[in-house]
Formats: sequence, structure tokens, C-alpha cells
Amino acid sequence: MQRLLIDGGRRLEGEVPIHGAKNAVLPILAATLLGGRSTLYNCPALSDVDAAGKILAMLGCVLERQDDRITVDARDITYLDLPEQLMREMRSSILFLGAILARCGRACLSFPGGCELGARPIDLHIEGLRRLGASIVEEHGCLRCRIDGRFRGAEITLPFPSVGATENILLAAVTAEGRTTLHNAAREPEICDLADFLNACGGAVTIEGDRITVEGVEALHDGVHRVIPDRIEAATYLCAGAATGGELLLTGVCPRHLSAVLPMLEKAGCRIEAGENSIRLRAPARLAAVDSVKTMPYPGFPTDAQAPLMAALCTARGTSMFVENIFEARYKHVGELLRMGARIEVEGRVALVRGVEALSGANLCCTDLRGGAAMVIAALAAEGRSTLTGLRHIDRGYQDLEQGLCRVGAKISRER
Ligand SMILES: CC(=O)N[C@H]1[C@@H](OP(=O)(O)OP(=O)(O)OC[C@H]2O[C@@H](n3ccc(=O)[nH]c3=O)[C@H](O)[C@@H]2O)O[C@H](CO)[C@@H](O)[C@@H]1O
Ligand SMILES: C=C(OP(=O)(O)O)C(=O)O
Repeated sequence: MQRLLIDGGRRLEGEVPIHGAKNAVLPILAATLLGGRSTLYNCPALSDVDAAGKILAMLGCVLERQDDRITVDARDITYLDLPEQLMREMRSSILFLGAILARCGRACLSFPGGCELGARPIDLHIEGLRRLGASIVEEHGCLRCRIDGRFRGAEITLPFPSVGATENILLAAVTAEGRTTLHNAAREPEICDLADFLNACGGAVTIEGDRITVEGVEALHDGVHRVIPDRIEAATYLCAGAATGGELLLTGVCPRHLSAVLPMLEKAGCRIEAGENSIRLRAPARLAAVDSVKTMPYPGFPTDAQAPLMAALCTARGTSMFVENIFEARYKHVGELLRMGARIEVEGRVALVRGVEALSGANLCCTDLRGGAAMVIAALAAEGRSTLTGLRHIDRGYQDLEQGLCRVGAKISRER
């Protein structure tokens, strides 16, 4: 079993280049099914990206990867059904549904299943695709789906701005007959990136606030696209810098996408300088508590940054309050932080973090992707050594995390 050995108590200082965004590249890889030859730059090397590649290859696409560039040739799709094992390997495999249906007219997928954050239903995806003309039958844990001819544009209002449902609807609508208007759509930067990719391939997608208009086109053509920087990877490094009283310069990042995270770090006492593609953070020796971190759909505070910020605030002066509004089970990291001496009380959606003078190293296990990142941050700030198992979670979403942290002064090694 692989594990990380982390010797805490070292101030982080130096430069961190940020990779491309996991949550942008995954829907874009699904979108490549709709086109001919797609060339994507700034693709992170992550196990989730490998899983998406496996799905594309299984469907008959030809993929090539060189450094951060992935090319996908989707001209000859041969296979339409995704085996359960691949659906379970990566929850975002559900994003392939809209694209496979649009391209092939039928699809059979197993349910992606629940995960570490709670049930994560897909009712909004299914309802949206039905509104566009799909017939979807749910039986024996599978979705049997078909459309007659092309999807047909429709007016759809989402009851909640689900990121994945917005993406699936977009993927179905881009080659539909006629216009689709999606109201109360998710506004995350990754949605804009997907729209930019689709438009680069001949799509006609317009985003105005929470309304997305798609003029359906017959087919997409070859396209070239550069994936946006990963705002959650950036937030994670900023929290690591903040937790260790450090000074970090993040490069290749988009500060605009962190407009809810940077003010929180400032409230905690950090000095932030945002350039066009860079962020410099200077942290005080001890952070101040932040009274209210409420996760919300973008442009609100991202749920994916909740656990990393909580880890940083465990040793802040005073009591911080978190309210998790997006997922019902996103405090699983708390139990592990308690093992390190943190004082955190959870009641429903609310977590109160009473800052302690110091955390102490412990044996820890990643509970989920961002929970795992939170444990790394807490371990970097703690006195003594921590060991961390369950690394498959971290490898889903962070490219070369240990190397990135070691370059700025952390002492971490992976035991294989
Ligand atoms: C690969 C990817 O991009 N993952 C991100 C995406 O996940 P994902 O796309 O799964 O997140 P959603 O925005 O869809 O989910 C938000 C909430 O809506 C609920 N819901 C969603 C769909 C549905 O059909 N029915 C329903 O009830 C979910 O259970 C959850 O409580 O957005 C989340 C919220 O920003 C992020 O934490 C994830 O990192
Ligand atoms: C929850 C996340 O991802 P996923 O939707 O892939 O589980 C995340 O990136 O924090």
C-alpha cells in the first residue's frame, strides 16, 4: 500500500506552476466524441484523465498523449456501451452520456453510483436529456437510452445549477436540431471552458450569466483548445502556504476564478497580490479565524476548497465557521483532523473550527480527494511526522503534489 510520509513544521516558500483543470478537461474529453480530431493542451496527468482516456479508447477513439497535449481522433466510433467497471472508476463518466447519445443515437451505461460526498443523484442530467428528446429507461442499475435522429432543442430550467447536468445538456444540445435555452445553468469557469472548446469546433454556444443559449449545428469539426488552469489546485497550494506561514508565488493561474477564495485568505491575515496569471501569497506566522465560509455555486466559495481551507484554519487564532451547502457529506476529513489535535464540531451543514496552538503528526487515511488534500496541508503545518494512506483519492486530482510541495520546502516522500 502506498503512503506519504510528511515531516511537518516547515515554512513553504517559492514558486508553484499550476496545472490544467481536472474539472475542465474531463467534460472536454467527453466533448471530443462529437468532433473529428481534437487537440487539447494543458491537460493534467491524473488518474481521472487516464480513466476518461480509457473510456474514449473503448468507444473506438484513437488517443495520443505527449507531455500536456492530448489528441483524440473520434472519427471512427465503434462501441457504444460503457462497462460498469469504467463507470465506477470515475464518477464523471456520466458526462459521456449526452455526447454518446448525440453522436450515436443510443447508449447503455450503468449508474455511476454514490461516492464519498454523499448520494450524488443524476436526476437532473436524465431529466435534461429527456427534455431534449431522449428516451431513458432505468433498469437493473443501468440506463438504456436512445433518441430518434438528433436531439431536439428545448427550453430547460434547472431547479439547481448542477455543474454536471449543465455539461451533459450542453453536450447534447450542441448538435441538436434548433435552439436550446438553459436557465439557472451552472456558471463555473469549467462550463465556460467547455463552451469555448465546443465553439472552437464549430458549435454555437453563448453564455450570459446563468442563461446558456445553444444554436444546434449539424456536426462539429476538428478543434484545438488550451484547458484553463485548475483553480482548486491553486486554492490548495494557497492554503498550504497559509497554513505554514509561508510565501508562495503561483504561476499559470487565473486569479479571477478565485474571486471567492482570495478574500477569505486575506481575512485570515494573508497578503495577496494578484497579477494577470499569477498570485503571490504572504502568510502571517499565525492565521486569524474566518467567521463564515459558506460554500455556494460559482461565483460563491467553492465546495472543493472547503476542506483545504479548514485544514489551514485549524491552527488559526479564534473560531472559524463553515457552512457546506453543496454536498450533504463533505466533512469526512474532520475525523482525521481531530486525530491531529484539531478542535472541530460538526452539526449538520455547519462546522465550527476552534483554532488550536498546534497540530501534531498522526497516521491518517484520505477520505476523499479534497479531504486528502486537507490532510496533506494539516500534516505540513503539524509538529512531527504524519503518514497518509488512501492516496488513490489524491491521485485523481493532483498532478505531482509531493514534487510541487517539495520544491517549495516541504519534506514529503511517497513510499511505494
Ligand atoms: C468533475 C467535476 O466537475 N466535479 C465537480 C462538479 O461535480 P458535480 O457535477 O457532480 O456536481 P453538481 O453541481 O452536479 O452537484 C451539486 C449538488 O447537486 C446535486 N445533484 C446534482 C445532479 C443531479 O442530477 N441531482 C442532484 O441532486 C448533487 O448531489 C450535489 O448535492 O461540481 C461540484 C460542485 O461544484 C464539484 O464539487 C465537483 O468537483
Ligand atoms: C468532488 C470532486 O470531483 P468529482 O466530481 O470528480 O468527484 C472534486 O474535484 O473535488
